[in-house]
Amino acid sequence: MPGKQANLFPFNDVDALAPALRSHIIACQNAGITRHNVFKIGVSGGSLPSTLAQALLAEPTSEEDKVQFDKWEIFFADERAVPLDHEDSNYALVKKELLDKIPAGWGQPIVHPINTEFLNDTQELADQYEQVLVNSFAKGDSVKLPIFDLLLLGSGPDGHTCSLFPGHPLLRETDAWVAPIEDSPKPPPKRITLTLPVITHSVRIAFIATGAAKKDIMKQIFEEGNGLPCALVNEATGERCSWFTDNAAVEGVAYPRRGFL
Ligand SMILES: O=C1O[C@H](COP(=O)(O)O)[C@@H](O)[C@H](O)[C@H]1O
Repeated sequence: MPGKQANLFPFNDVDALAPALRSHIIACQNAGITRHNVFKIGVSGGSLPSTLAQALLAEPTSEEDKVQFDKWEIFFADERAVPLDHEDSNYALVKKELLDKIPAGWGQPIVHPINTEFLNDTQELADQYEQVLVNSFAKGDSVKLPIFDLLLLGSGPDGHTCSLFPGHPLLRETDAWVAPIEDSPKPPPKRITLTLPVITHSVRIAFIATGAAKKDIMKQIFEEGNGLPCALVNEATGERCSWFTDNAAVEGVAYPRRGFL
């Protein structure tokens, strides 16, 4: 069983949250580089990329505060089965909000978008993306699960994360690293997603959830759990999991707050 509980770090607003998120990401980056000379990170779409960009594109305040993008290998925690320039594409969103804005001289990350040759077969799309992970994390060895240095996850208003939705059979997937979904309750219906064992195997997990619209679901996640995907991640990862929120998203949520040092 994991130690303690997930860390909940609420901030007054996103402007106050962003520097703390940057600091946490850089700590995970440095640990990953120390471990294997690369920082393997999974990112999400939705509201996350804009907050992530605000955190990462700020001018470094010191040498230690630098984002070493040339050591980054970026994967997608989930992706919609749409073209990479489609308005629903998580890759397109991350490219627009972050990748296209990385200043020259800051280095460029390796980025792994889905292979859009397989858009018409979500199982094939998932298998192909899983092979990308195998090629990166296994390198010819046989590993049971990939170990991300950090996964940056969102929390939908229904408690979903990645494309794992409440009550969906995919929550019980224990073998595949990447799975297809064709009945997402949130459009578009066809997607691929990391599975729970991969998510909970990550060295660190950071959720970003902001805005009063998340208040109700945050209460359910942190007070009842209810088998919600976000709560399942909390329960399986304990203190390896941190939530970066604003006060609006956790107003009235009875859960220990932590000060971010
Ligand atoms: O559909 C998705 O939703 C989640 C949550 O999005 P948010 O806007 O509520 O933060 C997102 O993390 C995921 O990547 C996306 O495919």
